[in-house]
Amino acid sequence: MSRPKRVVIALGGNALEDKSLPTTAESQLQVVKKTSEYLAEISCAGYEIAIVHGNGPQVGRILLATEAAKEITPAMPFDVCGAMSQGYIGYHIQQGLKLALAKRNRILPVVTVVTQVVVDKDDKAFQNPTKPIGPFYTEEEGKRLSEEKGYTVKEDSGRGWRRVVPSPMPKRIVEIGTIKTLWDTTIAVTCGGGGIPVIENEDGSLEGIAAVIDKDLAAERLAEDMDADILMILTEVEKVSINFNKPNQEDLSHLTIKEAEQFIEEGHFAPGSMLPKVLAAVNFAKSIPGRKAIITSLYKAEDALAGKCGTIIES
Ligand SMILES: Nc1ncnc2c1ncn2[C@@H]1O[C@H](COP(=O)(O)OP(=O)(O)O)[C@@H](O)[C@H]1O
Ligand SMILES: NC(=O)OP(=O)(O)O
Repeated sequence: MSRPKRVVIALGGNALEDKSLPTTAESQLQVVKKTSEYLAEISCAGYEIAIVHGNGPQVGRILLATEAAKEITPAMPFDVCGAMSQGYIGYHIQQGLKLALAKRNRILPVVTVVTQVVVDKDDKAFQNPTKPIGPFYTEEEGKRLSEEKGYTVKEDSGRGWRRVVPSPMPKRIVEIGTIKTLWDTTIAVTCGGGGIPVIENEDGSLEGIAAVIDKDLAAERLAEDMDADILMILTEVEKVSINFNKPNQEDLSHLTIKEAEQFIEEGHFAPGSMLPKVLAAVNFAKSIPGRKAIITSLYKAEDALAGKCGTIIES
């Protein structure tokens, strides 16, 4: 008997936050509960899933809070802020998804694994910050923060200005053995925020480092390690486009690896937003023939698994 299809799902910012709501923990839980309805449907359709979530806005806000409170209590280092974001987002997904599954009479444990991901301390990303975190600013605010606090700020896909931080490549998931043990019986929320970035010292010890790994690339690492059939990247847009936001924008339903690589080279995908998604999709589709990556919106996830929408990238 063939095993159920394994799907690693990467959840984008809109699965955790609604821009029309205040950025409170209560609002996040409210959004996560809605997101969980879609995830539960996928689980009920017979797929085995693992969840990887983003943390850009959340880790940015934790950093701002800890910096603002440093007169009262010592500021938390960057890697600890990443671990905190995994904890509270995972906690919300555990609550939301358990409830959505129970409504469907599907009894499955949902567990968050605080996950470390090894990066190379010499990764060139440390010299070129690209990962947007925290709130959006106007150009004026962004440039002022850059002068006052030494932040690197960049414009983010036409949506405003944001602080950017280094985003090194994920090389190894430290807790992968545990995730493999859990897989058959449990929905694991893992590699949240791309994983807590750690470097490996010569004595074998691990040390947290100031960076935010891209969660789509970490999800790809996980999908390969788990021998998943599908890497599904859920975001705001239903399809990947070329000439994005231009009068000649063209939405793509299907991309071969070669086509995707060509469009990457032509600069159609914004670094820090769509580029890592397409890179993750290409890497996964390339890793073994037959593996498929899908980029679509949360609301179209089930239809996309049935091949009815989204952008499918395969060999
Ligand atoms: N070529 C493109 N095709 C589609 N969307 C693009 C493209 N380039 C940039 N984008 C933007 O990237 C966004 C997805 O990136 P982002 O919001 O950072 O991801 P996430 O959903 O993981 O939080 C889309 O909502 C869109 O605004
Ligand atoms: N870590 C990460 O990739 O977060 P976002 O998806 O929120 O950018």
